[in-house]
Amino acid sequence: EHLTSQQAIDLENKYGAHNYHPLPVVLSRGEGVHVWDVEGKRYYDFLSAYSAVNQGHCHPKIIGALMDQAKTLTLTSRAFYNDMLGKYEQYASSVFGFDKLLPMNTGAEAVETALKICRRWAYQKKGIPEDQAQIVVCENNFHGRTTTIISFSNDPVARTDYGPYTEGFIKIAYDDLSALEKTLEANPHVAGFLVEPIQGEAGVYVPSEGYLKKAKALCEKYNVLFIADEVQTGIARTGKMLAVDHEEVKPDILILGKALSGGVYPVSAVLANDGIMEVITPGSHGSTFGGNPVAAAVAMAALEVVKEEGLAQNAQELGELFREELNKFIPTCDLVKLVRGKGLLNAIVINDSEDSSTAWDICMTLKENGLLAKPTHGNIIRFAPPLVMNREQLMDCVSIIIKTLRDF
Ligand SMILES: Cc1ncc(COP(=O)(O)O)c(/C=N/[C@H]2C[C@@H](C(=O)O)C[C@H]2C(=C(F)F)C(F)(F)F)c1O
Repeated sequence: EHLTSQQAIDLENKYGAHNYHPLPVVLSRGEGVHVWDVEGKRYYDFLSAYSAVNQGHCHPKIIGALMDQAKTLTLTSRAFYNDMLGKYEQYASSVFGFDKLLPMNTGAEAVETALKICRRWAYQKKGIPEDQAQIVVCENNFHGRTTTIISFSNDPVARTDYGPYTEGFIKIAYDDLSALEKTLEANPHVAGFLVEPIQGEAGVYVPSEGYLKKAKALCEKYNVLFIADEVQTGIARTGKMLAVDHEEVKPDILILGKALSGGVYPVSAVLANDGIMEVITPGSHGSTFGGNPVAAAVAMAALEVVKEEGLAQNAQELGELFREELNKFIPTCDLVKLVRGKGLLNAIVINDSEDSSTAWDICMTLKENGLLAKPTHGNIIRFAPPLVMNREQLMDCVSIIIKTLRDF
């Protein structure tokens, strides 16, 4: 039967683990840039499920691919071949320019897969002594929630009381090339450098111009794999197909997820060239659902939509418009320190302490005004609408945001 918002919230509180603290809104429908709550109120979605719904909610072409395949063949496991996986692997490998793709389901699984590939490459190709491989990661990273990934997190909320932790990781400051160089110079057993081209969860930190290119050059100099986690920044979100494209950097290992399926189905992937991917041999890695026919059909449709609808270009243009409009307003508003981002991955920093509830309260008021967004850390609000948004809708959202901040 139809639940009220409160009834739905009560059910989740009673029967669901409390591993999130959602904004008190209960959504029941999504279409394009909009979502509706159970009372029928319409909102602009300015989170896009953390950038998984770049193509807009329930995109007809992607839903069509999902339905057609779901009625035909959903899962064979990789014990057998299926007629969709090879086509998808070929298409996605050509879109991103790699020899091969290893299909997984969630972003964290793809990150874990990339770490395993990197370590095995270190032992079998670079000749690092067994169990000595080190992988460099950045402070304030977010790469997922598995035990190994949170082992190299420095967020106490994500990490506390989940020990003992996986070894073999070295943390350095983000956007700090001398820290990277010193670490590579001092540690002969470094196998790889795992980095987010823009740190999403940390608060949409865009690194200095040239950081990614110079980091890649340092990796080449020290024979270390450059591993780009584009789970959140990829698939046109930052105004290019990949965030690393802004600096024409080619990662040794590319990690994708989220909008790879348009938010319709869990699909993630690891891409690399043969010299690296060949360390994965039959039986040495796998997943029941990884590379299933539905995932393959959905991901191909999701990637086609990005190209057909020019979503990267749109994100580039609307992102510039968004930051331009907010930068006109911010000087008149004590509440907001700055706006930052690339393409349609942006955030505002609220002029308040990290532990204040101001950002949350602003998001609650934005909700009342018909726009859904959520604070990342403390005083930072991420703004990431679907990339199918048009100028008129964006300007409408800018006026909602400015009105909310002005009246706050
Ligand atoms: C760069 C990057 N690499 C891998 C993954 C793992 O992908 P996943 O396994 O989730 O498919 C993510 C996932 N990010 C999600 C997870 C979700 C949560 O609360 O866990 C909230 C959201 C998030 C965003 F987007 F910024 C954050 F706030 F946690 F950090 C990611 O951003």
